[in-house]
Amino acid sequence: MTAHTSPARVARLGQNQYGKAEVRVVRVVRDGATHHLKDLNVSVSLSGAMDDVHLSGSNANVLTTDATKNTVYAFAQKHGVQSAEAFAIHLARHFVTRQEAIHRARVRVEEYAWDRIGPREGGHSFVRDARETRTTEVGYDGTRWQVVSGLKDLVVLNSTDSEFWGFARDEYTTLEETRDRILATEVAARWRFAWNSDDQSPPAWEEEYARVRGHLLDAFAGTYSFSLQQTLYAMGARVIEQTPGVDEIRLSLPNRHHFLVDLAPFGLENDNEVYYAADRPYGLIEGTVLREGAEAAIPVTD
Ligand SMILES: O=c1[nH]c(=O)c2[nH]c(=O)[nH]c2[nH]1
Repeated sequence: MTAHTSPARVARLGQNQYGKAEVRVVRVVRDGATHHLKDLNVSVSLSGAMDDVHLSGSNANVLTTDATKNTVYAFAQKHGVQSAEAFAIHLARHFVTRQEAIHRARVRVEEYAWDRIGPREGGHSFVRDARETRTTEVGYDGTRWQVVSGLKDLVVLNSTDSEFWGFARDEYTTLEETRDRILATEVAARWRFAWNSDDQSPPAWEEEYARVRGHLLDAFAGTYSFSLQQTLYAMGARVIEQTPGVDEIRLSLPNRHHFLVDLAPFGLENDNEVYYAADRPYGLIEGTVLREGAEAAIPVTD
């Protein structure tokens, strides 16, 4: 190399995205004396013609993350929050169609549920329902939509109808076989809708959520289990079979082990009655169930 030759470039900009994370927005609908509440945590990621901001210092293509946050609040007022999915779709469409430099938007929403205190109708008092967190992730590139909705922290337990035996053994295997154990897990599930274009009418997001959640719980409760893997497949297959608008579901099921406590030192029997609920380590059982003919598109890791 001569002194005048510029050195070979060794670095190159790869995938990049930017936006505002965790915009907490609470929307109240005042229907006379009856108030309704939506409580969301919204994260927006934008990508597109963003080489300059990384390479040259020009911010000309940068819609500020501050404006992104403001848009979330303004849209909550202007459009309301019919569902987490509908709200995310509104936002993604806005960013991609209004800013030439933005070619793709990903909007993630977590939704926290509140129950009414007092009569089912009426009132303005709520108690946070700690059951589970609802999630959605909407992707839009100006043409195609991808909506992956889900839930996390849904804790479930079967106190019987679970066995685990006949497993492979090596020199480190000490686990005893069991014909009756507690099966407990904290369900994290993400399901991808077939809907992907404005040419089709979108699913009824709220109803679909309730339906999928119901199928997950029914399949967990109704499956006589020989492993958490088998239960996982049963839960996913139930959703795919019963929800025509869903093409793919991915489940992550930590095995919340419940170990029988040895009470023999105290002269007591323990006939599957007293358990130690361990919090770690835990088995982690994960898998995807697809509609026949559908391609996998939910990322394996998040
Ligand atoms: O349902 C289970 N699946 C496993 O793969 C496993 N491994 C283990 O130790 N316990 C269990 N339980």
